[in-house]
Amino acid sequence: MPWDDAPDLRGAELIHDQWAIDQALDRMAREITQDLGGRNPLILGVMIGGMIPAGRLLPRLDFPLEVDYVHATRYRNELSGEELVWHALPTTPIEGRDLLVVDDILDEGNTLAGIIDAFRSAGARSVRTAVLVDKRHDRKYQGLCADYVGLEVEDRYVFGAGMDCRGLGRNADGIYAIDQRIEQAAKTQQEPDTEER
Ligand SMILES: O=P(O)(O)OC[C@H]1O[C@H](OP(=O)(O)OP(=O)(O)O)[C@H](O)[C@@H]1O
Ligand code: HPA
Repeated sequence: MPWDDAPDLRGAELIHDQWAIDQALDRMAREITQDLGGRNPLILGVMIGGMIPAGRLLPRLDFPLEVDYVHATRYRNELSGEELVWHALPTTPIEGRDLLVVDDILDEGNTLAGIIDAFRSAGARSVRTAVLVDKRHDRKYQGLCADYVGLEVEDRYVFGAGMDCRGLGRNADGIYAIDQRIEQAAKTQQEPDTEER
């Protein structure tokens, strides 16, 4: 597959195809419409990974809403997260607004927790969260859950549908897990043993 040209993506395994992603987005849109239709919510994509899920979700929301974005990051082209760094806050006033924060993945939850906290402190009336992917493990920050979840993935590093692996793979039209040897090597900072591929 084309991802084989990128060493970190070589040998990746398809976890959810585009059909499954579309079904998940349709369901999320129905749930969001039930809760937020008629409330003129402000939808905030979390850059960069939230760009594709937000872009695919928005045309499925058939009611008045506004759109802005927030840019916060904590992985910075690595496979494990550090402290949250803010690059941009929404320019739309958020005081008294019903917010929906849309991101690609809920992993350990520090990113969403930081964003929810900041928007609540800034006076939002409500802050809901939608993620295309929820990673299954028991390391969630304070047990954080998203209000709307598209798909689950096991505890492996994934890319595609907005998610990157060291900057690549966001444009993949499915959700892929990277080769476990590559993930393991990144964790132990070694060269992966992938000679036979
Ligand atoms: O639940 P967490 O463990 O906090 O991880 C989830 C966050 O990590 C990724 O962002 P990243 O920092 O890689 O920036 P990006 O959006 O530019 O990919 C992803 O897009 C989420 O925002
Ligand atoms: O598994 C992941 N893939 C891409 N981005 C991420 N950010 C946190 N976890 C992940």
